Amino acid sequence: MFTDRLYEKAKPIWDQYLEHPFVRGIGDGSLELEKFKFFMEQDYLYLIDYCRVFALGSVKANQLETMTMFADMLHSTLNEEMDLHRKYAERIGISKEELENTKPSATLLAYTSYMLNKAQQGSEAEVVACVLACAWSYNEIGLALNKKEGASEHEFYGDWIKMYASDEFTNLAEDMKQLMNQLADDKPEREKAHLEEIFLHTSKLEYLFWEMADKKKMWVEDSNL
Ligand SMILES: Cc1ncc(CN)c(N)n1
Repeated sequence: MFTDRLYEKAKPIWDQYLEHPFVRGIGDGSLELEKFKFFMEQDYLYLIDYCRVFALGSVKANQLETMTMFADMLHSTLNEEMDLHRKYAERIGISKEELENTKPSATLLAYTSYMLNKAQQGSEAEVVACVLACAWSYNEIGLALNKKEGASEHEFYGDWIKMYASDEFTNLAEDMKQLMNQLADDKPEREKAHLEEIFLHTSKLEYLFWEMADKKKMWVEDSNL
């Protein structure tokens, strides 16, 4: 299956997510609150554009079933995943307005403008390639952290782990993988290579997003990814 090929190619990058100090900090509860706050604010902006990518998917879908899948993913991101951010914001003391008016970091813009550009230029398959690393890698991280003793019971970070390890989020990631395979399996190699390039690029941006959050960086530095 096409997603097996993607996974194998991205593995050296994905292996680094679980080792990242930010992700480890969520897992063992040691993450500084200021770093998490920075992450949540940037991530909220990220999710707004991520929803726009799903909307583009609905526009480009060739079948009603695919259109519905994109619409469902958009709905669950807006109402469930982003609600996690709104609830954390309330706990931390950030208003909804502050959350929406966060200044975007360079990494965030590099990620969202890339996704929006590729999704606008491409077909429904490119749209899925843009969002796949996002949902799939968070699900992998959530499931891995959920296995750590006591991690999901942590009084602050537990809700984050539970969200990304939940059955609902797992189903969303699985639906996306299935859709990717359905749309890519019969494509010629040249098109598959393009989808793979998008997946690998967004996988690298996922890593840079953790870096950005951990260093609370508004600007980027060199990376050897
Ligand atoms: C940057 C990023 N990547 C992925 C996800 C999971 N939807 C997220 N919330 N933020």
